[in-house]
Amino acid sequence: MKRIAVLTSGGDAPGMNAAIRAIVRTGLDKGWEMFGVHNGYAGLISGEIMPLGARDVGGIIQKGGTMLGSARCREFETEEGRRKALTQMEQQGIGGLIVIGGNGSQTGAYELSRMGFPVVGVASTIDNDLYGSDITIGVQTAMDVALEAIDRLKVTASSHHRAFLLEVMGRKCGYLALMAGIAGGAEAIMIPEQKTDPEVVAADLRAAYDNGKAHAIIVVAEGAQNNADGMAQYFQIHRERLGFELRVTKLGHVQRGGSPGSFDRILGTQLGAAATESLEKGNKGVLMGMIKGEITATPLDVVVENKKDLDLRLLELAKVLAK
Ligand SMILES: Nc1ncnc2c1ncn2[C@@H]1O[C@H](COP(=O)(O)OP(=O)(O)O)[C@@H](O)[C@H]1O
Ligand SMILES: O=P(O)(O)OC[C@H]1O[C@](O)(COP(=O)(O)O)[C@@H](O)[C@@H]1O
Ligand SMILES: [Mg+2]
Repeated sequence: MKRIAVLTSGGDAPGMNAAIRAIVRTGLDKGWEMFGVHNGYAGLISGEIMPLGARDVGGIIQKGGTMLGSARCREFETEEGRRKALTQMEQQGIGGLIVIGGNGSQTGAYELSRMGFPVVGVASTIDNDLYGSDITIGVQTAMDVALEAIDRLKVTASSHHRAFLLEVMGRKCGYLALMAGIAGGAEAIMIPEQKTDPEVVAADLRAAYDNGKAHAIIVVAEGAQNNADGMAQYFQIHRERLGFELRVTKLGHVQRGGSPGSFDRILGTQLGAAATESLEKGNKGVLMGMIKGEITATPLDVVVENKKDLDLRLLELAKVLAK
């Protein structure tokens, strides 16, 4: 009988639990023994590997976060760390590993598979910066949280004729900021993929008021060249000349903690089920993601060697729509 383990790694993402549940239950259905590793690669190194039955993954599909716990683990980035992890799995008779996580986690999965261990990845990060999946588990829910914040800010902004800036997460990727900005009808969007002069943003806000708008909202990605802190400082220094104040909200981890929406529950379920299917067929060293609406396996070497592009035409569209 096969013994298969699953772990969640990196930043938690809403929908990870749906993936864990699907992996455990489809694995049990294949007659395998299923195990959960606590706290990502850190738990793999220290041997926190527990058996999981069908009831252990009950009542989690609607919950954000990850029932297994997650971690960022520097030790796993070393060959020595990965060897310790392999020894732990060997001692418990684990014959395959499913890694639910983002770009860092899948790089770790690739390194482990290069050492000869059967690994399959499941694409999960709110940043949507992982090659091999058009959309990753957690993005949709995190975007809805950001969108709700924009909608609420718009209400108060309109009442006070104030300019507001909302910073959203995403590391070096502007996907969340761009999409939430479009869905929320932002007057300006600032992302790492395109340099934006704060003077141009100030002109956009002024134009919004001149065009009769009662509010002006900027959505900025945390990784943008001028993020919330940079913009707040700029507007403070040039307050007299620019002629208006900027109120700043950093959404931070609030974005990650949402209860998964239907899309993330279904994506998590589909990718989780596809991961056990892939292991069963002997198709290992791959990432399960969604490409053009299809569940697709992409080799991990291709995943780690490529960068996912953002469609910058959407940024141009957002500018037109903000008029
Ligand atoms: N180059 C690497 N080699 C091996 N493991 C890595 C590598 N990069 C990241 N990891 C592992 O993956 C973990 C999660 O990566 P991180 O980038 O923090 O999150 P995410 O997977 O969500 O992008 C890291 O803490 C580390 O243990
Ligand atoms: O939770 P931490 O360790 O403060 O990290 C914050 C980072 O994690 C994220 O929420 C998710 O990133 P990862 O998917 O790469 O883990 C980023 O958007 C953010 O920059
Ligand atoms: Mg990442």
